[in-house]
Amino acid sequence: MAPKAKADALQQKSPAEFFAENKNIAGFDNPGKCLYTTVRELVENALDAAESISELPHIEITIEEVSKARLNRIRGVEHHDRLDEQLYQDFESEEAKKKRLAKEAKDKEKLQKLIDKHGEGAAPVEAERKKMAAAAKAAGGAMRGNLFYRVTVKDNGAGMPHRDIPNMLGRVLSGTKYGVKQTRGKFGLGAKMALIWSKMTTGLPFEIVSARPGAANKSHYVLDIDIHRNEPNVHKEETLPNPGGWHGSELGLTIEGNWSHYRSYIVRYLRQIAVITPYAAFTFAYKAEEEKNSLRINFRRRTDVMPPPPRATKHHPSSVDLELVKRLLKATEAKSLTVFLRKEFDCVSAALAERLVDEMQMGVEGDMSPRNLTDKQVVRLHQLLHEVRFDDPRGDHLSPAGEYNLRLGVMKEVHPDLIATHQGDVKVFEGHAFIVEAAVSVGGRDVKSGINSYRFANRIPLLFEQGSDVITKTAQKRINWAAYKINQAADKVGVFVSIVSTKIPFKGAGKEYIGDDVEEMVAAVKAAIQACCVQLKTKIVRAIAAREQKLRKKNLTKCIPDAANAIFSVLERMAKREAGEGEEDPDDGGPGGAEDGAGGAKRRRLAPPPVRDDKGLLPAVARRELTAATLAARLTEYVERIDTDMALEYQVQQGLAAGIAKEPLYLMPLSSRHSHGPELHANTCVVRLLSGYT
Ligand SMILES: Nc1ncnc2c1ncn2[C@@H]1O[C@H](COP(=O)(O)OP(=O)(O)OP(=O)(O)O)[C@@H](O)[C@H]1O
Repeated sequence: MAPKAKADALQQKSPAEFFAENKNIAGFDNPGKCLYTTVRELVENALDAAESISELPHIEITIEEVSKARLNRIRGVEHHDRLDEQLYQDFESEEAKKKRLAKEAKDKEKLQKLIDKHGEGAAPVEAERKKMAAAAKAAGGAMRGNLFYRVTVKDNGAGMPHRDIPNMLGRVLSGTKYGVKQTRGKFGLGAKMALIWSKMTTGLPFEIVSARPGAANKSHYVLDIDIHRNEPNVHKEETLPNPGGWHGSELGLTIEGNWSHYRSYIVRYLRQIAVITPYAAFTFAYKAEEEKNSLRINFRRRTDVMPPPPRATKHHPSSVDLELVKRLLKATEAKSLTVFLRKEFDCVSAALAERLVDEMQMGVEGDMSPRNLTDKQVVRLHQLLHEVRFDDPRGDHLSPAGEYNLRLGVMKEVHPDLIATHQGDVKVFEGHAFIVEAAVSVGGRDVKSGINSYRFANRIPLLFEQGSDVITKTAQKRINWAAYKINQAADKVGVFVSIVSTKIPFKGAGKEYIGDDVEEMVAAVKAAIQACCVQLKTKIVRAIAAREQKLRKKNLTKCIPDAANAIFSVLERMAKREAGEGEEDPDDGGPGGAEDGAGGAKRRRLAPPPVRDDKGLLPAVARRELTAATLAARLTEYVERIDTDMALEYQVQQGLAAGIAKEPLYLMPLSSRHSHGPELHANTCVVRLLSGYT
């Protein structure tokens, strides 16, 4: 028989090898994304560590540029002058150089034409200059390629036990967060992926300093990972004195990355984590080789109110699979099956445990040892756990950010014009409790027009795969924004949704988005956003009314001079007539009446009736005590003082029925051509011109 081809030979891979070859599963796609994910994994570990001991987190993040020359010095690689330039990627051939120069000349010519047409400093000229600069930068960037960075994250958390550090940080799929508990970390993978990436690109190890609260010493490790064996490889291990009683961890790695391409993601991530964690302080420093390219951002702590830490809970019976049941049966300390059911599962009382045992039949007794169950009995138990109706998990072990924190976070980072928040009830998916919280904001800083969704899962911001996520899809497609007086296209709407659970249905180990296929989650996300929208609608309606009122006031104020003059001239003429100085109106025909055209019939015109002037206005006008200016001043005062809406409401409620709201005003027509006009409707009153004088 021919020897087996080498390609067919059976091989095994360690988990570390698998993840090294499939880095993208864990969010390590390309150098830029690797830099982002490294920061993210270390920051989330830092937050978990501080919250686990109820310490207000203080996280310091540093990314320091490391030039190739410096990296080589660190690695002890000597500098070599190039012997054969043409071998190198950045070599520019004569032909390429010619092309580049031709393009540069063409661009210059185009720019000059624009300057001639629009003048130096004009918008099109500046736009073209910007375009040219960006193209030059991109070409330079492509030439420079990726750079190297030292990433350090320091926290004030729980630290790590000295002897566990190598396994925690040097063995893939090892961690302390596998329990049924809401944590940012879950897979025991993130920090090791960063280490694998550093090993693959710079070959430099992980450096860790860590101290537990109250520890007299701190641990110092330098280690990397044996990828083939998935084992930590410790280069240095020591304990150092800890006189100041510091506790926490400082983790540092040197990796390849691309700051210029992923800078915006890193800054956005930090900004969003500051939104959802307003009780944490973050300091971020990007240290470039050239100081002018450095960046420093501080996200200050805005509250000392920290959500109560999440608690570990027991497995809910409907959430367990067959393998897990077997594992629990093997690991339990319970001596009897009824105690096992009661102790290992959530929502199982002693009485229910007995009923479950009775229901199992197949010769199962309550006092038998859980380890003695046969394979068939285990299968029966697993089936039963999925068939019986158990109470839903209560969710009191979860730790949502809380409406207060969410609102504070959004307000401090976004400064919206309007905001509403809502926390939904505990819901259940596959036996795991979850809570959805939402904030919807309108207006604010750095928010584009339209629906902007901000997603958080177990208080981690999710920045990638936006389009496929349950939150984005729900915000974009399942909410009728117009029904809440929100313009989906024009308004700057921020939709912040945070889901916390002991199991977030992430798609992939990169924890980048939550699938849109979990019905319970879709419904809960929609309900939370809608609840915010209902609150916002009230605020928006009120804001629209206030805006309209302001406009009304402005319009009324504009009319005051004309209205005052018009009223005054009428009063003035009436006063003159009262004093017997009135001019005869040629159309009036005199007091004795006049002929009425067409029919030739004589019709007496009515003499102007005596004017009722209870308030003594006309003498005041005659004495020049009441002038157009007085009227204007009074009207201005009135418009200023009266909240017109309230006044109307007041009048309607108080006066209309009693007749107080009706004020007769008598205006003398200047000629017979003045006829009775229609009703004039204003927002605060209705003016109706009536015929007949009394
Ligand atoms: N800054 C830290 N402080 C204390 N413990 C830490 C810190 N960083 C990591 N650890 C410990 O190391 C373990 C492994 O971390 P790692 O990032 O590899 O995975 P994880 O956080 O458990 O899960 P995930 O892969 O989902 O992030 C953690 O479970 C935690 O116990």
